[in-house]
Amino acid sequence: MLRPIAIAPSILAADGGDLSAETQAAIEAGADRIHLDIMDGHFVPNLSFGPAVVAALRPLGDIHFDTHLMIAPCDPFLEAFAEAGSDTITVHAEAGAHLHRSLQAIRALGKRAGVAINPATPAVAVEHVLDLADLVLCMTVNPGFGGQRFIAGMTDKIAALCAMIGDRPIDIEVDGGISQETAGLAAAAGANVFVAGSSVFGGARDTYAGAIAGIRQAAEKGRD
Ligand SMILES: O=C(CO)[C@@H](O)[C@H](O)COP(=O)(O)O
Ligand SMILES: [Fe+2]
Repeated sequence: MLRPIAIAPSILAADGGDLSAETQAAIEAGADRIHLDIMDGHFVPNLSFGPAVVAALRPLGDIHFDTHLMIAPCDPFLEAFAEAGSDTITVHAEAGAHLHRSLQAIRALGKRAGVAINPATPAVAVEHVLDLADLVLCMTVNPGFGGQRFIAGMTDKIAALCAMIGDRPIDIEVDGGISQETAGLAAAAGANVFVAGSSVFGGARDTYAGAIAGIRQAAEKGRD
């Protein structure tokens, strides 16, 4: 099954003092989705921002907001991120004992439900929740920080997820160290949504369009 390619710049790597302009610039540069990394200093050893920031960015356009929750517990905050304007809400399989219930809750809020797995978590961890998932996120770095190196061994897991998901209409997203150099490897293994933080926002604003186009091109080429 050939899923549509989407590039999702992560604003974690953007200028935090100017997030509206940065998000606007990414939209104008051809982003398909905006990736919003939510960190709690507990599930991951870093802090980022909360639903108020997501809500503040929402009026910028109707672009898909892809919210990646790196928080535990996650259930008490699902409604706030839904109300803030997330389109997809992704929770980690490792973040709590009741992943099935969390995905049900996201769907009940009328949002697309995503499930993420850390590098050490096997693909089989999501097997019994696929009927409740619209997106599976395979972390290609350990979550918590931008600017890390893509873990090459994750391509086997992406391929395993792809085989497990089969023809279901579920996005296969990769997140961490995605660039023009690595997007092709992930695409060849079956990924179709590419989160990119530092490889988009690491340069000046007038380079964002070229960076997004380059990642898209690398992903398309990786599928050949
Ligand atoms: O979820 C995370 C990190 O935990 C990511 O979304 C990063 O923000 C991606 O940044 P780069 O690796 O692309 O710089
Ligand atoms: Fe992320």
